[in-house]
Amino acid sequence: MRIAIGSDHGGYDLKEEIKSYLSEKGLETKDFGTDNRDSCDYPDYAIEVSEAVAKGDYDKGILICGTGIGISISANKVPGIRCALVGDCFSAKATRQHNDSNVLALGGRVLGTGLALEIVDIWLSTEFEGGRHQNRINKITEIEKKYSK
Ligand SMILES: O=C(CO)[C@H](O)[C@H](O)COP(=O)(O)O
Repeated sequence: MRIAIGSDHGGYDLKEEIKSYLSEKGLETKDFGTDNRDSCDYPDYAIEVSEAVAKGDYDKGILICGTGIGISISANKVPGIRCALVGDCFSAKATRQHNDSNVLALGGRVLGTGLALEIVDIWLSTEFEGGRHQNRINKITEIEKKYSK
């Protein structure tokens, strides 16, 4: 699985933890930055990761800012991206099964590392269920098309 990852300064530490964790599990990530704790702007990283996923260069993306909110709002502006801000294990599973989310957003200042890694594990390993949920995804795509003219 090809995974793109990015964060602002508020998510930098958690991004590094997630990269090491996934690497230990044999999963490589492409890091789109940021590369240090200096203040920066989360939309810059959201667009890099989201465009790479939307183009199909990566299967999934993981984005982290302080709360996960700004970076998820930004990611969801990119057509084809369904970014889910997740803070619990139930939602990590449900957003893959029901929403087919292709980008996961996390709050680096909100979550402890243990919970964040569990969320990442669940999110990466859960399949989309399709069926009635596909109809709803299609409707999301229709909304996107309506506003992209
Ligand atoms: O969570 C965030 C956006 O939703 C950002 O990480 C946060 O706003 C950055 O704040 P600051 O510039 O004060 O470090």
